[in-house]
Amino acid sequence: MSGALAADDRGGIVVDDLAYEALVGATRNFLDALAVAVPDGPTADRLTADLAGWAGVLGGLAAEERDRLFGRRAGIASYGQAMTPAYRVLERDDAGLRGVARFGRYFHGGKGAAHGGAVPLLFDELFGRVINGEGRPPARTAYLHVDFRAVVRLDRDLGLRVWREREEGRKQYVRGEIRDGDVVCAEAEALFVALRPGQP
Ligand SMILES: CCCCCCCC/C=C\CCCCCCCC(=O)SCCNC(=O)CCNC(=O)[C@H](O)C(C)(C)COP(=O)(O)OP(=O)(O)OC[C@H]1O[C@@H](n2cnc3c(N)ncnc32)[C@H](O)[C@@H]1OP(=O)(O)O
Repeated sequence: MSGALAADDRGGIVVDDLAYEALVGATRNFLDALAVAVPDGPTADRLTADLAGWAGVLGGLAAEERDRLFGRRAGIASYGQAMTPAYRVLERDDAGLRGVARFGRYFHGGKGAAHGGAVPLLFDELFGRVINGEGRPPARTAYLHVDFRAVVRLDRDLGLRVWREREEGRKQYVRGEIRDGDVVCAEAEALFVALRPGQP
């Protein structure tokens, strides 16, 4: 197991990384299924009630931002979040990262291709991971430019590459690309600005 068990403030046991990765994976599978399903009325009612029940359970387990797991587990797929298309970091250092991504059916735009908003979402996530590296002050996206070169197909393993381009004081420029085999599907460039102390 990649994560140590730890007692939380309530005296309970915090879920380990492997179990949390499985939970987020199950959430992604659910969203993919929801996106293509045409439920009948009773099924929709049953699901709505089940989801409301789980929202209540999880609501009772809410934590402060710094203590949350969603998007904060570096060792697991997509840092343990389901908000962006799924990805996995294969190599990472201060200069950038390489990885693989998969756009599930939840991220469908039309005619089998990914939604145009999901592509910048993934870039912003990956850029944020690279820019907000260890020992660096937090930085926010000032602009994000995306060129859509070819449609991003769903349910395929895509190659990811993100790299720091240059730095000018608080300004950090970063670039990235998403490839389907040899085809560049999207290229992006962004400016991140390091926050001053006390800046929200
Ligand atoms: C996320 C931070 C926390 C990290 C926590 C770490 C743990 C988790 C780790 C990893 C998580 C990964 C999750 C993904 C996260 C991805 C990041 C986001 O999506 S952030 C949300 C979207 N972005 C905003 O909401 C920004 C809103 N805008 C602002 O807050 C300000 O405008 C800000 C900070 C960007 C700049 O404002 P100023 O007041 O600090 O600085 P000024 O003086 O305006 O600009 C500084 C320099 O930058 C240039 N600049 C600013 N904006 C520009 C622009 N749009 N285009 C060109 N230049 C720009 C200016 O011209 C200036 O340049 P000259 O120093 O004069 O050379």
